Amino acid sequence: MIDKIKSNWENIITFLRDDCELSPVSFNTWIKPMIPTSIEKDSRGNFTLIITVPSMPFKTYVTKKYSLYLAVAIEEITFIKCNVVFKEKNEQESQKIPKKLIDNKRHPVNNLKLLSANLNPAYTFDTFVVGKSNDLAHATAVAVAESPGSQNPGEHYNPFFIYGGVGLGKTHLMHSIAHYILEHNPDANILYVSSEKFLNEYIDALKNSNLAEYRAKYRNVDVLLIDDIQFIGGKDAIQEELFHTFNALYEQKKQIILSSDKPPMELKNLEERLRSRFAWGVAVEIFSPDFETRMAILRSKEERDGKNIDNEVIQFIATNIKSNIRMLEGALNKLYAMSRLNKNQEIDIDLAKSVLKDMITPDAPTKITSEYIATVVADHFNITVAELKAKGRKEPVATARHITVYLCRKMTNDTQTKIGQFLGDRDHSTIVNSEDVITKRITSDSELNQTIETIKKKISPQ
Ligand SMILES: Nc1ncnc2c1ncn2[C@@H]1O[C@H](COP(=O)(O)OP(=O)(O)OP(=O)(O)O)[C@@H](O)[C@H]1O
Repeated sequence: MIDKIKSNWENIITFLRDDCELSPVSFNTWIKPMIPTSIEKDSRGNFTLIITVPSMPFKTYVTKKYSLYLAVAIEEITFIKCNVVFKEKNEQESQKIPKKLIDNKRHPVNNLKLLSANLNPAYTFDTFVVGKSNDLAHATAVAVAESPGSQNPGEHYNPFFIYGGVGLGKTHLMHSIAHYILEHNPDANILYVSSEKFLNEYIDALKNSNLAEYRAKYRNVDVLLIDDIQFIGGKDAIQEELFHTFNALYEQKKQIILSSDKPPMELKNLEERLRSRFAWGVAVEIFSPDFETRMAILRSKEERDGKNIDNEVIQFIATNIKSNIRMLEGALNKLYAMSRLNKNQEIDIDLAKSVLKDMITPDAPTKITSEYIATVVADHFNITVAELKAKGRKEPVATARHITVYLCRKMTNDTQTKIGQFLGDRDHSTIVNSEDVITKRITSDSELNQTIETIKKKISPQ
């Protein structure tokens, strides 16, 4: 029976992919790594298929998300009716390892090592709060940390690409991976840099004729982490340098971890050969945190800071600061500072309201309007709403305009005439055409599909 499932596995997962309309990224990240392993029969004659997956967080995620669909796909393709249970690879391996050894696997990392790798000691998995907005990114980060550089089928996380808005935890997650690797392999040679530093050191190296030293530094590491990679967009020489650095590391099976505000294929200022390489591994997005995650982050920070803040105050902050975790933390720090200044004044709701009033942004509109959609699309493409409304068909404005029309039609009740008036007095047929262009392309162009999904989530995060 297991042989039948194994021999039909490609067909099963293809069925699942189509049935669940999975994006290539989700398919490669979550489905490809699954290995059908064995089948068990219980006393009532029911069958359970055991599927091996790379890690514990992975198991938690796929159990919730795919076990039922997978059972359906197996029955459709093989006519075998079974439950699906996932087992992490390490669970099986760890059963063979004496407990003492497991406990000893984590080594404290010495501060010099942290300093030379440019790591923030506070940014670890232990301090990273996991919620709906970041569980995928977190689970993948753990999988990368457990098998850095692996290019085995099913564990292909190289490069690992994290993207999302400002202050949502990309840097924290990158550092967490690096900490984890060092804790399990203290000799690993790890280097974290901002893309700005990577660029500035390159310019210095050029000026001082020591490119060889620069290259030796970046090409002889086990793990290279470059933050905010979007900033090298439009800068040709450093892109060329990064291309060769990437190839050198990739060929040696060294792990590359990158972050950016957009997914690889949307980094339009980047050379195509870099963009496509960035998409070779896994790309995951971090979203704005939902209310529960915001509360948990504030509680976790408060605890680490040794404070005990009133629940009403924590709720007030979590309700009013929504889109940026750095700002959430900033709000608490501002309250601490104000309390200290006023002779340790109690932090209550009145103090919170008066101190934080400048940080509180007006709510995103509860009703989604065409104006709001245009603002989000323009922001996503780094253009202005005025450009969307203006004449002219230059890219990326033309695509952004088509997407705006498409989303206005999908997410509001506005008529084509009304959308046309709003978008620079365009006539009805132009708007119909824009909507058609996207409707046709979206089924065959997965990159466009992903862009639209990302923008939709920005418009309506929860
Ligand atoms: N899930 C989380 N749990 C706990 N703290 C978090 C979490 N996400 C972010 N933070 C904290 O929020 C702050 C901002 O996070 P970070 O610098 O990692 O964001 P970023 O996405 O890299 O931002 P930028 O785009 O500006 O580089 C940090 O202090 C980080 O520790």
